[in-house]
Amino acid sequence: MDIPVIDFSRYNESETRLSVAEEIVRTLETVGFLYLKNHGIPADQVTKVNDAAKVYFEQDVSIKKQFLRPNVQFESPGSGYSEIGLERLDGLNVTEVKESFDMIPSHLPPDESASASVLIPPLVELYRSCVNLTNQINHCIALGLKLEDENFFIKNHKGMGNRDANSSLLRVLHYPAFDETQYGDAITRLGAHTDYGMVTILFQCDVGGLEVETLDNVYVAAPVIPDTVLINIGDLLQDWTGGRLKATRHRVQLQGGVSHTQVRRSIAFFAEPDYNTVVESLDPAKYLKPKAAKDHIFKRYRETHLFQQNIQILLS
Ligand SMILES: O=C(O)CCC(=O)C(=O)O
Ligand SMILES: [Fe+2]
Repeated sequence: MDIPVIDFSRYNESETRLSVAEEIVRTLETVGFLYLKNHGIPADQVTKVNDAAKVYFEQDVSIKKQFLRPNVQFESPGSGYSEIGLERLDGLNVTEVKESFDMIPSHLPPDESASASVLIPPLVELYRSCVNLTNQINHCIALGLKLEDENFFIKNHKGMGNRDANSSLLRVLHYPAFDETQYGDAITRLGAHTDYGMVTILFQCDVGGLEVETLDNVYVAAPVIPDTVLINIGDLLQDWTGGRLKATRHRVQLQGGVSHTQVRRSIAFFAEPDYNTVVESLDPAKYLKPKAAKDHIFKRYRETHLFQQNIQILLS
């Protein structure tokens, strides 16, 4: 199974827009992952985030911890740093050797928290471009699904950028090089998981390693392809389409060609519906219990951060 590369310049022409929308939907029904080329996000915006990330993550952990992401057991997701081992996507016992910085534009660090200042301007700029591309992809998905209202999904994502209304965030992930013995035996880079929400836009910087599960449960590599972005969908869009579109599992392992002596960085934009959205199957033949987008997203965050809860319990 190959992950197709789709030329998104066809979205800009009215004669070819529907055909690219249909191709995207067909791919999301089967593979669930696709590469977009000519996606409209300026390459220098991605380079600037990657360059700033190099500087940011080199800082001492104690400095990075000056602006921590809110504890998702008690608060809504927001901007800030997450240290190694906090997020565990595939069970509590496996340490994922990665750290990250999340950003929602309405929730920025206070001026005195200088540790993240290098990252914020390029992240804010790239966030804006990711919102534009998300709206275009959301348009394509509605067109390709032949929904009565081609703006259906766009209307459910109006709050992107505002933490009070929507949890869509831009995340920089940093997978450090490390000593074999440092974190014990039960380690990986990123545990197998599906994303939580609607659409994910992923930039793999220089070093690959992402693997995507096929319909027959075999993982295939999703290599770095220059000048493309990877698109996949999350649980909520799968539910919204009554299971027609696939929230495909993916992971980054240590073995398989990429060793832990190589630093890896990626940038992910997780587009999620507005908090007041109720997700109900759009397919009358596939009933699913309606769920509030906010409840689902918060539940997934709580489940993948149980380790954080345990730390809290031990400390209290
Ligand atoms: O680092 C990557 O390439 C993938 C990141 C990812 O899938 C996630 O954070 O949900
Ligand atoms: Fe993911």
